[in-house]
Amino acid sequence: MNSNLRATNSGGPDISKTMMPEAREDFVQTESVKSISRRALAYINAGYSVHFRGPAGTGKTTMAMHTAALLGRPVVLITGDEEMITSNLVGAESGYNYRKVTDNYIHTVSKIEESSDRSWNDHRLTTACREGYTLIYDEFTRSRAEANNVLLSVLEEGILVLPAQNRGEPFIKVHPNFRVIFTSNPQEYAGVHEAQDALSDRIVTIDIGEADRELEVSIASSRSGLEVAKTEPIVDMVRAFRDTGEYDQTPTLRACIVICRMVANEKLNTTIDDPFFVQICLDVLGSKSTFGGKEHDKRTQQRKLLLDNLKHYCPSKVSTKPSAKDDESKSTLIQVSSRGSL
Ligand SMILES: Nc1ncnc2c1ncn2[C@@H]1O[C@H](COP(=O)(O)OP(=O)(O)OP(=O)(O)O)[C@@H](O)[C@H]1O
Repeated sequence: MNSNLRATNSGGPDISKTMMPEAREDFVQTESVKSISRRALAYINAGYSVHFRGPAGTGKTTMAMHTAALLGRPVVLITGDEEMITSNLVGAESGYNYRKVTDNYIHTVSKIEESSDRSWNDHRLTTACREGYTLIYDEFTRSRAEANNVLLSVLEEGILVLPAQNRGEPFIKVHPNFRVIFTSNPQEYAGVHEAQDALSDRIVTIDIGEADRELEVSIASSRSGLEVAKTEPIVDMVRAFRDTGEYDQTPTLRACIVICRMVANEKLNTTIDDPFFVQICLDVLGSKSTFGGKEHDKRTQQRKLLLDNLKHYCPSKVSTKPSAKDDESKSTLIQVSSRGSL
């Protein structure tokens, strides 16, 4: 997911962890998007963290980045992962601080003191809590629930408890500007864990459903550079295929963007007359099914379905009925004949 992010040069903590999001020029804002964005900002300004939840490809991460850009504070990005543990979020000891003092005050006596201790390294959650950054925790339910327990006291009591290794600080007070923007796919997705109730109870969840036609056409056109008039039949064709359920993975917004971008780049005609255009639609939409070789009939059925949709939404421009020119030549023919014989 590309977004306008650049490393901050705050000069403070490890700048490789933080980014300053900029509002994207190609971010599409229909009334439905503006409503989500306004509610999210209102919750955040009231002190809550928000959670965008919805199927794949519905714009959750993009909305999270856009909301963070509106907040205008540096962003720390974390992606949920099965292997995530608390220390990945909070920090851990890394390396040694080594100290050696040689004392030759009395020139005949040389006193050497050596000490070393482990140094502590803040990880992204701790950096964001200390500095009041916006933490975007993408696909947070792909982390196991126990890895996210550390967030409970952060969101409720405003305290980040640090592990014992950090002998210097048992905990830190969370900066008042710190907020988390979570995103997640619904539970039925593979590799997604159920968020613990205690965490869900501390955040406000906004469900983001499939984009409506207006939004899907606007996004596909904006992200591909294809004019709306050529984008619409492609989006209609994808939406009709989506409604059939003849696939294993739902063709999302991204499928529309890919087909539209290929049409724009290759200057294709959005008609079933263009075999290259037809093949791109079959590549992008046909790949949403994992019919094995032995399911030849299912694959044939799906291909027929796709071609029917293409015929309907991206019809042939080669007219089969006589064109006006044909009629004119025929009427000329008839005129001649009325004067002469057929
Ligand atoms: N409002 C918008 N304006 C412009 N592009 C958008 C908008 N919303 C979504 N997109 C585009 O649609 C595609 C999918 O969006 P995004 O990656 O945010 O979805 P998602 O719900 O986070 O998907 P996943 O769950 O698979 O991570 C991306 O290419 C993104 O750039």
